[in-house]
Amino acid sequence: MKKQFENNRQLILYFIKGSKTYFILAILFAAAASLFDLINPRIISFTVDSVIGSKKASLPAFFNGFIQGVGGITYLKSHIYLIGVFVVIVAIIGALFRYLFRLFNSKGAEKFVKVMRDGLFEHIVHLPFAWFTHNPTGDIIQRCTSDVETIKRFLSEQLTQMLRIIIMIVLSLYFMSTISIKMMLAAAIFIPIIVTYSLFFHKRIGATFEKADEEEGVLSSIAQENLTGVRVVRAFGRERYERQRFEKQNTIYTKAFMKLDILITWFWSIGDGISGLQLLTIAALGAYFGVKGDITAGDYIAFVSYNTMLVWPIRSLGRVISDMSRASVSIDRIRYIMNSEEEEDDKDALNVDMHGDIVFDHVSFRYNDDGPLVLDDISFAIEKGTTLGILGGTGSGKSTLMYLLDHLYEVSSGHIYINGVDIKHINRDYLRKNIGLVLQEPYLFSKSIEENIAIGIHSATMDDVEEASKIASLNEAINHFKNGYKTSVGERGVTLSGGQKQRTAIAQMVIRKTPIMIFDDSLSAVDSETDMKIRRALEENIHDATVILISHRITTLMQADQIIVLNKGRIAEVGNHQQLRSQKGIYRKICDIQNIGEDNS
Ligand SMILES: Nc1ncnc2c1ncn2[C@@H]1O[C@H](COP(=O)(O)OP(=O)(O)OP(=O)(O)O)[C@@H](O)[C@H]1O
Repeated sequence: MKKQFENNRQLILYFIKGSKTYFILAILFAAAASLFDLINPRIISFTVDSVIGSKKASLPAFFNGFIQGVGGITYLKSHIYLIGVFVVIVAIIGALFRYLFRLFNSKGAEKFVKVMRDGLFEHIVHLPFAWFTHNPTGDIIQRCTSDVETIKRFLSEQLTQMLRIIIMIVLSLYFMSTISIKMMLAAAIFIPIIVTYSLFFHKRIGATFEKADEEEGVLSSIAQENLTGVRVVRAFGRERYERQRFEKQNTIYTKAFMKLDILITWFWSIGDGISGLQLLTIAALGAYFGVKGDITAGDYIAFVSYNTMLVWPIRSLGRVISDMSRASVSIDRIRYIMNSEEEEDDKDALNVDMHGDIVFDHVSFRYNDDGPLVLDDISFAIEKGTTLGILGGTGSGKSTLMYLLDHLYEVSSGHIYINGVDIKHINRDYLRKNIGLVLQEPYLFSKSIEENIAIGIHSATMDDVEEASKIASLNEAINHFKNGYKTSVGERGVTLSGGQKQRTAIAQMVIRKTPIMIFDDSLSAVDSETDMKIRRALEENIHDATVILISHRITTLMQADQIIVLNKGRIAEVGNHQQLRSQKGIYRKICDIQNIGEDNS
């Protein structure tokens, strides 16, 4: 089993591997920038008190050494512009460090989300088929885009900022304490107040954001369904209904975000109030101590500057805490995907010869543990190289049977064997590569017809593509297209007719020459004549493959070596066409409906 992330910290540490150095550099430059930001108020207080005024300077040793180096205070009094130059130099160095901090911070965040996106995609493609039926596509996309973006914003704007803020608070308080301990304590008292009220909002913002994020997922799903199902929407004139559905969800989503905005507005307004109060308290206290003679005018200016500098990090600390709630919700949502278990093969999974008999041995299956039995005690065998036909009403479990053979789901009970080996012990990738499955509604990529037919087979030549499309009776249609095989298939193949799409999918399978071929109602969109032509071409060209034909059309199935009739998940009849035609059962009834008389056989 792959790594499980018990908490958000583990997930962050997992994805931060490639970007750690960037973040460390960002933090170092943030610390350096903060230090340089805090030097200027000290220079100004020194200038006011000791250069313009006559107070004896009490400066740190390196500062004193520097002043002596440029000619001492007396020299500075007559060359006061030097202090201006020094202030500018300090500001430039501070700005340079800030630039480097932002640069490494952004690089780190971009790298982090790239690794996260890659990791997510890699994980998602290995998730079991069943996972996708439980998780709407729109919601998955929203988690991989919007939630990843929230995390990126948090990392690039907040996480390193938080460390910068802490550094700034510690340094500001230290510089303040060198001026007046009492005033420093008065300024510091506001820090726990702001942190406490931020934590108070943290939970509420988190819960509201989670709700808003979920609503966004539902909205994305509706949009995604409508875009991919645009034909159905138009065909059934469902535009109005779908628009209303979208508008309703959009209203819910907007309300959820408005609630969040109101909460954030309250959070900021209260924060602004507390910060204003702090500034006022320090300005008043400073004036009081100044009048009393406890601090000088220079100290007062410096202190007020430090306090202004302190207000920003304290306010940001509040913001980081509130944003942390949003980010942790997003991380949680991504953790859900990363903790979903991938399909995993046995360590000693086999690559058996797939040119062998297929046996279903008392197979039963239900999609959900508490759901109904979709397949009930199915047993049959297909001899290698023969053709099996499957007939059955809608919902009788025909497709499910094939999904089980392709190991897309685990059987609930029983076994499926290929060449004597339970498919549980066959390497999934290998198994699926060797089973060609053409679905009734094939999926084509928005590439050219040629690329779609040869998809995944790098060695395929144009001759191979043409040969496959001939067998699939597709070549004539393609030759009528202006760009031939280079014709681009629109997204999901909407520029092709249903029959052309099905035949493209058949060509896709034929070119692979898989030992097992399944046609799941995949000739339904072609006329009976083309259906026959394709089957004949397949018979002539694919000699040793085991073929499974699922169809509602007796003419498609009647040549099969063996036919099973499925009814409500159970095998109702087995035999060849003649045998089944002569029994008074479902098969015969369908033959009669489709006007298949004895002489057709
Ligand atoms: N992902 C799923 N979750 C739960 N039930 C499902 C799922 N997919 C199919 N079913 C149910 O399983 C039963 C068999 O479905 P299946 O698609 O295998 O039938 P089918 O014989 O291929 O039908 P059709 O001829 O209409 O394609 C149906 O009752 C269907 O509702």
